[in-house]
Amino acid sequence: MLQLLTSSQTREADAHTIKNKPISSLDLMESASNAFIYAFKQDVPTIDSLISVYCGTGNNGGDGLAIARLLKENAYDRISVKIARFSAKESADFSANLERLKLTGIPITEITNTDVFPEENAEVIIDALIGSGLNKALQGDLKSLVIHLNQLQKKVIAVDIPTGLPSEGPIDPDACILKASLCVCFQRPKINFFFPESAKALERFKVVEIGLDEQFIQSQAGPWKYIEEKDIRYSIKPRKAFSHKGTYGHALIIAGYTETMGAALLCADACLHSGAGLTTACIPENGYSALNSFAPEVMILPRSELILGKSLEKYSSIAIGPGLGTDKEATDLLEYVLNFNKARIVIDADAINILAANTELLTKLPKDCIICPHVKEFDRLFGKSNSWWDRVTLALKKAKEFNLIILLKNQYTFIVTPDGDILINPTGNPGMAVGGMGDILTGMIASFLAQSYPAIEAAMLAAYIHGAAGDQLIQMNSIPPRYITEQIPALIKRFTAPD
Ligand SMILES: NC(=O)C1=CN([C@@H]2O[C@H](COP(=O)(O)OP(=O)(O)OC[C@H]3O[C@@H](n4cnc5c(N)ncnc54)[C@H](O)[C@@H]3O)[C@@H](O)[C@H]2O)[C@@H](O)CC1
Ligand SMILES: Nc1ncnc2c1ncn2[C@@H]1O[C@H](COP(=O)(O)OP(=O)(O)O)[C@@H](O)[C@H]1O
Ligand SMILES: [K+]
Repeated sequence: MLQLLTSSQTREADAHTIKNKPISSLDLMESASNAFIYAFKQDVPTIDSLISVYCGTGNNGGDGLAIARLLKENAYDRISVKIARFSAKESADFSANLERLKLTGIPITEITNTDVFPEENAEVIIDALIGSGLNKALQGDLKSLVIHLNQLQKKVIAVDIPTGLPSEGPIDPDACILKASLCVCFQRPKINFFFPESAKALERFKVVEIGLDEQFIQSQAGPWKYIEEKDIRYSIKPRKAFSHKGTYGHALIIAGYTETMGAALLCADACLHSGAGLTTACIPENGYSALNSFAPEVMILPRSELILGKSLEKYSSIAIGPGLGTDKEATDLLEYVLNFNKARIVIDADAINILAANTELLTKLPKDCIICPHVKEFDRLFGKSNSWWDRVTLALKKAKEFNLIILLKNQYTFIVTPDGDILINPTGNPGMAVGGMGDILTGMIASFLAQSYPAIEAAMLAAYIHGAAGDQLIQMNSIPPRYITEQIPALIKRFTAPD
């Protein structure tokens, strides 16, 4: 997993690399600027594009000056530089790069006040005004400049981070930020890129290596970790010779209601496709024939038997919630399952809403129980938050308090653990914003739990593979969830095979 860094940790990583590699800070800036150029050339391959580089006077601005010079070396020769000089301060590496830039003949304009802005006819704007050194909301002249640049509606490519976006912490909905169509960021994505509020600051990002000390970065403390494909490959166990269905566990899916039987079918079918040896669905009787034709491999535990207290001993994992309803019977079922407290449990959808209405049940959740709310379910359960940063911080607190794994769903799903980690899942796409998608995920988690994966791994594998299945179908505008299920067995096999 990639350890993500706060802005102060990034500064420490810069300083550590400069001291220990050793490399001068000016050379590190050159390396960062070269890495930017590499990504930029893929995005703007036309060398006669008209490009304007807006630079502050700190190190982000220093990058901008070096980038302008390196662009020229790369045959982009329609470049101009605008320096926003609203204070007397400038960093040493900014000054050094300004001297180098002056030798290139690239036109440089200084903006010292915002009464009149220089005319701008560039097709592409490179934003090197402020980077990870942002220490307060934009105001005054800089704010006016950013408002002006936003109004031009040009293609903006940000260096390291869009000007005005904090690297971490709540994103103020009213913050003034220079909106980028692409951000090329250095070594690690910024934590704030993963929150929906960042959509006002950037459309997409690319991460480029600039040569910071990886060992140092990975040794940094902090909850934010980014899941990589190699984590999935490392975690998945191949099916063994001479194994049998008993080897891979027995999952029970307690789900479905007359009007929402489909949720149960999708969930059970996804569980089956994710490798559980046996899958049983506990559904109302009026769903039997649908289940038998949709997924004949799935067995049935009559709902009436469970209500009468059927033992759950034989199940290695239980999923409860999809399409279950929130009536008294559903509440009793959840309570029964929680009192049983032996199997490994994943709680979703209506079962989360039942928890929200009966918060005393939270104390009965078994250790390492997984709940997988979307944002509304999460807020219903734990209260409203003003920002995604606050919401994930709250999830961290609740995960510790109740010894829970909280899988908070979104474009980037956060898996928040009782040990204090926040794992960010990178897979998935907006085509997956379709009802029933979460039911598939829950079935997958139940399946991995049944197969004896540790609970955090079960959550991670399910979230990653679920999103990866969606990414395989990226050519589809919207993806019916059952199409995801079809992708699962081959994807698991692919991640099992040596890379
Ligand atoms: N050796 C290094 O430290 C490296 C730094 N790099 C670049 O350096 C950037 C960080 O540079 P700096 O730490 O110099 O900071 P920035 O260049 O991001 O910001 C410059 C200065 O702007 C001022 N400022 C902050 N918020 C402001 C606001 N709201 N209004 C007006 N002024 C404000 C601060 O005094 C800050 O020091 C990174 O984002 C990256 O682009 C890269 O060159 C890689 C190497
Ligand atoms: N824009 C998106 N990008 C990536 N994944 C998405 C996106 N929208 C939805 N998903 C995924 O689809 C699933 C939706 O779950 P949920 O909202 O619970 O659906 P439902 O309740 O209809 O089953 C989650 O796993 C979520 O991460
Ligand atoms: K920037």
